[in-house]
Amino acid sequence: MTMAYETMLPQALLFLALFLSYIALLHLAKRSKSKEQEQHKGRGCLPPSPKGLPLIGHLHLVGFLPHVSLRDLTGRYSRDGLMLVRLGSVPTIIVSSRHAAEAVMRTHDHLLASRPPSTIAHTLLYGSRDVIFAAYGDHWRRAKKILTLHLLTLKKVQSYRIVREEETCLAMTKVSDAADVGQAMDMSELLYSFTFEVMCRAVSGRSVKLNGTSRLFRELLNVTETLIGGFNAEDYFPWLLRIGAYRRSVCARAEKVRKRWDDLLDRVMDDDEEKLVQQHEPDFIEVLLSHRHEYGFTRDHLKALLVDIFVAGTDTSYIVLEFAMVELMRNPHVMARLQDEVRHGVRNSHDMVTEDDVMNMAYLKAVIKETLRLHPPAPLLAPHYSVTEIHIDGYMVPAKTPILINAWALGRDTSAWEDAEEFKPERFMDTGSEATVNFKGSDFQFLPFGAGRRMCPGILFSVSSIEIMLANLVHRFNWEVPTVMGETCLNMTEVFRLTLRRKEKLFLAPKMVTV
Ligand code: HEM
Repeated sequence: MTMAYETMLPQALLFLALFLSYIALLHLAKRSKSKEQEQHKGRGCLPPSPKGLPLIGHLHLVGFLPHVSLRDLTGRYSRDGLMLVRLGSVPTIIVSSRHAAEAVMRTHDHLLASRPPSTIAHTLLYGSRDVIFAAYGDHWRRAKKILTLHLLTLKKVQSYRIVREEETCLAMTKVSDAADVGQAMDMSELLYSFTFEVMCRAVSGRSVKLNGTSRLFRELLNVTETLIGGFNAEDYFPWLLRIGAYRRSVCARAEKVRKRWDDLLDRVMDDDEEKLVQQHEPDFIEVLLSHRHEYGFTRDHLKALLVDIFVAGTDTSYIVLEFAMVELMRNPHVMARLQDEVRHGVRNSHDMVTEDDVMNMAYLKAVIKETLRLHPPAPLLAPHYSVTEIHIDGYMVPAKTPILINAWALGRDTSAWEDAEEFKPERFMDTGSEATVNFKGSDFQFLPFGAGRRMCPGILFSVSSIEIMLANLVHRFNWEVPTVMGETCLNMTEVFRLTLRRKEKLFLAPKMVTV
């Protein structure tokens, strides 16, 4: 008995302390809310908001899959898809309806097209001298122009056709080898290597497989994603940066990674500078070097652009390819229809599918669209930021407020899509319910690449790689999910960092078929 009291007493004290803290927090929350309302009196009301806690605001409601929790919260607290949450001490607008997305990315785009400041990105990207994290303004305009006018044009993307076809062919050799020995293969590795190699060859004109930099590039991409996409307390509590020691430690972490990028990109750029005099189709680095003075860019600016291209362009395309294969395995009737289209659409059936063949494959394109609808690699896009106060449907969005557009929620909105949770590529076919809907930024229920000024410039580049690879994967192979203890299982658990991906690697077993 005595023992029981002895162990219960500290617990009771702890409970009392927690209870008292809770009462104090509620009181503080009430005060901070009325203070916020007071500040905005006469300027229109803020969008609706769930009950938050002092200090952390709504952080505790967000969790590890923010696109899911924010969709659910918006459904509960807002009627028009606009909600305000406080992430730590930072008020943030959440957009989850087609109408609100259009207001943000079309009607008020010019005032909401900036990015929230980030100390990590600022240090890592040479003072945010890239495109993705650059504030809306002159530098961003010039940097985006160089990408859209010189690097990612239709002509330039077409010039990399040979790279895509060669890399697809190499990947198919690996698949054939696995089929020959009847082994399941690590599809995540196969698909990541493919998108990464295509990117490396487009950027530097050569494969990095052989010269040993491949591992370093991949490691740096991983470290960069963890650094930018991880939990950085100063993004939610910016006042922490006023503490000198804290600020220094944040900058030191980012500087360490930047120095590693610096060494690597210097080496790659030096090699490329020597090539400038030779006659051949110039790679990204050569194009950037040759236009550098016209755009007023330093060598550091070019390095920031290159980091962007690797970070934005590699993972995203790989994620789409992996989810496309997963959905095809989960929906055998879709796989069968796709295989039928591809196998009948190839001019020389014994060879690889070429980019000419792919052009006429409507169902393949529909499968890719459907994958992007259900699994946008950047479910919250990249955060937008208001440069001035604006009003949407009577709600005020104060100046300097981050805005998250929930593209994942838009793609699954039951008021915009029939059977929203189902994988049905048919919806995008000529006779389908969404035949005219596209991801080019004018259909605000479908925004995997964003819309407006900040829209992704890499659509053509990524889609052409995804199409050729996916078509070849289903052309001469049937696929099976390996069994674990007699059961087939495709784990759909996801992890959110900078992008949203499957937690577990995808293993599939190929079987060669004669077509
Ligand atoms: C399936 C592949 C891809 C997806 C789903 C994707 C998605 C996105 C998204 C959602 C944004 C942010 C849009 C916004 O803020 O509203 C973005 C921005 C960007 N993407 Fe992509 N992307 C892909 C491939 C690529 C590729 C291949 C490249 C380059 C080669 C690229 C370069 C960029 C750049 C530079 C930006 C920043 C644009 C700006 O801030 O103005 N992306 N992308």
